[in-house]
Amino acid sequence: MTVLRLGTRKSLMATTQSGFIADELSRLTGHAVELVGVTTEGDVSKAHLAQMGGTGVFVNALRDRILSGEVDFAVHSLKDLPTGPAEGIVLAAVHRRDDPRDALCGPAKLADLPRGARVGTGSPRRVAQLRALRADLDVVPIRGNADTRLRKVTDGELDAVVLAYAGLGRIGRLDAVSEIFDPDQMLPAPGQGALAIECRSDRGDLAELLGTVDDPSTRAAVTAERTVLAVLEAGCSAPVGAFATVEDPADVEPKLHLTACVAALDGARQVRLSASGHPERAEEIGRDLAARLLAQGADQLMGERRIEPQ
Ligand SMILES: NCc1[nH]cc(CCC(=O)O)c1CC(=O)O
Repeated sequence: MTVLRLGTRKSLMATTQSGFIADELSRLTGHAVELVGVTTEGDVSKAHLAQMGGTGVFVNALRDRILSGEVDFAVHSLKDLPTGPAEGIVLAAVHRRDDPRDALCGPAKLADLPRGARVGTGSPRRVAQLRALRADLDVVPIRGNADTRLRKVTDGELDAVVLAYAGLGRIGRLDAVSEIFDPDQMLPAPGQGALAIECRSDRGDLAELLGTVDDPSTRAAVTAERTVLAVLEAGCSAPVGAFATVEDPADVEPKLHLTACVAALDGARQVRLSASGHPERAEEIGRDLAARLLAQGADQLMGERRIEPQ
């Protein structure tokens, strides 16, 4: 039995999600999986990370190790994957999604925070939707991993921060959550809460083996969500939310429901639309919805990208 080498970043969130997929694969295929720690430039230098444009750095470093044959595969937060294809790399599996919602971490629910409360987030999508919920908030741009962000609340620098519920679960910090946002209030980022498993596209045998942890419903849902992002030519730094679910009743045709929004950073204007269809048409559903968003002025709203605390 071959030992599969799983390349992973060394952060707690990365090793937890890699370890989880390693266990799932061992259980289902009988293969041993060895975690191989990879240090990326983004891990070494914060300055470098800002310069090189965020999480793409981590994804690219792991992809390089896959292409060179140093490791066999990698696990990424799907939300951090660029929407375009990567030369020589295949998305071998999309694991069944964890809770996709955003969570408020602080001493109280959003409605109970004081007027003008300081709420930290680095994501324009969260900024726009937070301001739509509470126009009086002082939304503060922040960086760093989830632990660093949570510490800003304990230190009193901020009243609260918004983070992905799934990520908080992976680092064992659900204790910090004061409210989970319903997607009606705050649409998650495309792919949020789902894990992507990538390997070399010329290793069909391996891709097939990794495919044992693929969940077709999650794959269809995130395909629809990410197609919206791709058509809008937006990245993870755009004020775009998208969330799809697949209803798969035994007796009738399965159905994919997709909702997406584009919001101005001041939270005052937002376009939010929904569509449904067969999961096999996920890409088409995403493309059509993006076209409708654009027809309603999405590109103009996305143009206003600067975070200006008010
Ligand atoms: N942008 C970083 C990132 N990438 C994935 C997650 C959380 C886990 C997930 O969505 O799968 C996070 C942290 C966050 O947004 O709070």
